[in-house]
Parts: sequence; C-alpha cells; structure tokens
Amino acid sequence: MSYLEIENYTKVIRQETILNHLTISLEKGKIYGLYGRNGSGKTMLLRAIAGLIMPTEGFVKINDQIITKDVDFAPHTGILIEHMNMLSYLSAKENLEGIAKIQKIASEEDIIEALNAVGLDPQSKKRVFRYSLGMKQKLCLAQSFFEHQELLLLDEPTNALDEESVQRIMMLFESFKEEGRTLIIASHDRDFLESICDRILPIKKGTIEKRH
Ligand SMILES: Nc1ncnc2c1ncn2[C@@H]1O[C@H](COP(=O)(O)OP(=O)(O)OP(=O)(O)O)[C@@H](O)[C@H]1O
Repeated sequence: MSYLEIENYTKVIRQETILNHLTISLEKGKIYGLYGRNGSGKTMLLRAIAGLIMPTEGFVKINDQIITKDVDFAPHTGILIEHMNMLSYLSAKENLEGIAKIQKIASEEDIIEALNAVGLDPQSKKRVFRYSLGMKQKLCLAQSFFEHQELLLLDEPTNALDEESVQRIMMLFESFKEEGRTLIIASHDRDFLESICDRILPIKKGTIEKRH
C-alpha cells in the first residue's frame, strides 16, 4: 500500500476542469517535485492533497484515510502556500508560539530550532511588518514544519530566497527526508527540483503525465 494515493482526482470549478482524472501513488520518505507551467494545477493539487478543496470526482488517500471524508484535512501535514498571513505586529518567535498553542505539539525548543534552521534569529524582537519578503518566506516555511509534520506541501518554497538561503533549505529538506518525512514541492525552479527530488512529477493541464 502506498503512503499517499491520488485516484482519478478531478476538480471542476465553474465548468473549468482544474484537475483532470489525476492518478498517482507516492511513497513515504521521498521528495517529489511538481513541475509545470503557470496555471497547470500545481497549487490546486497541493490544496487537494491537504483537503482544502473538495473533489468533484475521485479522492486523495493518506495512510488509508480518505481526505475530506474519513478525515477533514490531511493529518500531520504542513503547508506553505502563497499569501500566507502571519501576525505582522508580532515577532517570528511570537507568531510560532501563537500557532503552537493550538495543537500543543511543539515545544519552545522546536520553535527555536525551526527558526534557526531557516536562518532567522529566534531572539530577534523585530516585528514581522518590518521583515523583508525573503524573511517572511522563511517564517512561513518554519511554520510548515516546526510541529514535526510528516507531510510537507510546499508551494514555491525558494521564492524570494537568496542563493545561500536556498542551499540551506536544500540541506534542511534532505534532513527531513532522512527523518522519513515526505515532501511535495511545487516550483518553477527546475534546477532546484532536480537537485533535491527523488522524482519529478510533470503536471500539465491538471494532470500528471504518465511517462514518469
Ligand atoms: N479560486 C479559483 N477559482 C477558480 N479557478 C481557479 C482558482 N484558483 C485557481 N484557479 C484556476 O485553476 C487553474 C490551476 O491554477 P493553479 O493555481 O493550481 O496553477 P499553478 O500551476 O499553481 O500556477 P502558477 O505556476 O502560476 O502558480 C488555473 O486555470 C487557475 O485559473
């Protein structure tokens, strides 16, 4: 049995087929790259896996549980999507502390470790509204994994990051894989995907091309 199965997943919004009879099986502990043109369905597929949208047809199954049916959302899953909002009048650490209060999974050490891992200073009092684009991206990225999430759905994780930060993130993702976590990364950066992914999934017009 695969860790994550997507079976005949179709999403139609206002007569437009966004995801088109998409079927694929993914293994645990691997890094997958979603690669495709603007509007090909990468973000929508990540949303489907997370359980943020309902299928028109088909399903996503993780560990034998059907998402949006057996469980509302993908369990133990971290998400990085565009336009995520952090509380701008708080520091990075205060933001993660606020999120940590909901599930009570992450300790203070986990928060500090995650911020260090992405290259942010955990002790900085700087409020998020004073952050650069890249710093905000790092905070959103830290948010996606600091609670030991098993599955990471990452939309353009290297957006706004400088070369050194990209290298750091690559090493971080490798370490996640060694821990047995599964990563699905949507990116336009083919070189990045090729250097880090076990498998690249080319997506075109809402479906994954079979050859791979
Ligand atoms: N909220 C929405 N309502 C209706 N259609 C949408 C919505 N969001 C996206 N779409 C459509 O779904 C299709 C896939 O969009 P998606 O955002 O998944 O593409 P993408 O591959 O992530 O693109 P990009 O590389 O530009 O980020 C596009 O045709 C888009 O217009």
